Amino acid sequence: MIVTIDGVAASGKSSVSSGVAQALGVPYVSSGLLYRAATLLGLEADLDLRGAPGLLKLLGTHPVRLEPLAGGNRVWQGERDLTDDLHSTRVDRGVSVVAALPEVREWVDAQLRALPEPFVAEGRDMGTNVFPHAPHKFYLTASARIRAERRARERPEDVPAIEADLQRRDELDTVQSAPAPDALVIDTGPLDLQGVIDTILTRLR
Ligand SMILES: Nc1ncnc2c1ncn2[C@@H]1O[C@H](COP(=O)(O)OP(=O)(O)O)[C@@H](O)[C@H]1O
Ligand SMILES: Nc1ccn([C@H]2C[C@H](O)[C@@H](COP(=O)(O)OP(=O)(O)O)O2)c(=O)n1
Repeated sequence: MIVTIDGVAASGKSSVSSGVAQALGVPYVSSGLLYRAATLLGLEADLDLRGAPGLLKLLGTHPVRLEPLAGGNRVWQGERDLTDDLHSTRVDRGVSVVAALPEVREWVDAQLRALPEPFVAEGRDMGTNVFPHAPHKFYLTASARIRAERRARERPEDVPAIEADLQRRDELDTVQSAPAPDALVIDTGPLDLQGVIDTILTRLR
């Protein structure tokens, strides 16, 4: 069984997915981390992030592996744990360009489709493109200001700067971010984290 939780940047996808997955006793899968890993490695190698061939060559010679756990996902490149370097402002700013490359999307999708069920998958296109046959689909939204206020607790920048970056990324990510027609759309603005998790668990039960 696969549950998909998609949504816009900083809408609560990974926190909510982790809570839902723990309640169900299954792992969750954070697809965005693979796009972030491709971006980090491209930046470290000083590659042009718009160039798929260079990035794919790098990912082919230094394979990246997603480790889905209920409490939090980790991303490995060989023995190196990349996870703690994936949420910098530098990666935030580059990742939409990398996620727009069809070749990189294929690289991510192949890894996700190879994972053993059951799991909760979160990202942008889990319910539309990667797992269209999933029986339970959710889509999280909230205003850019609310999302920026939440994220300001985890980033050095102030709320207006984060809000501007989120709006820019919303625009760049629009193509792959449409909700699945059969997804339940949840406005997380008026809800706390547990409220969102409970809404989903109630639907699942
Ligand atoms: N409904 C909510 N109410 C309050 N804070 C939330 C809510 N959902 C998420 N958060 C907080 O917002 C931040 C971004 O959430 P996160 O799960 O990282 O989002 P995403 O995976 O969509 O980027 C985190 O600090 C998280 O704890
Ligand atoms: N399934 C996915 C997941 C993420 N992406 C892209 C879009 C986002 O800008 C980046 C990072 O996504 P991630 O979910 O890790 O982070 P945010 O919630 O957007 O802050 O990757 C995507 O295109 N498709």
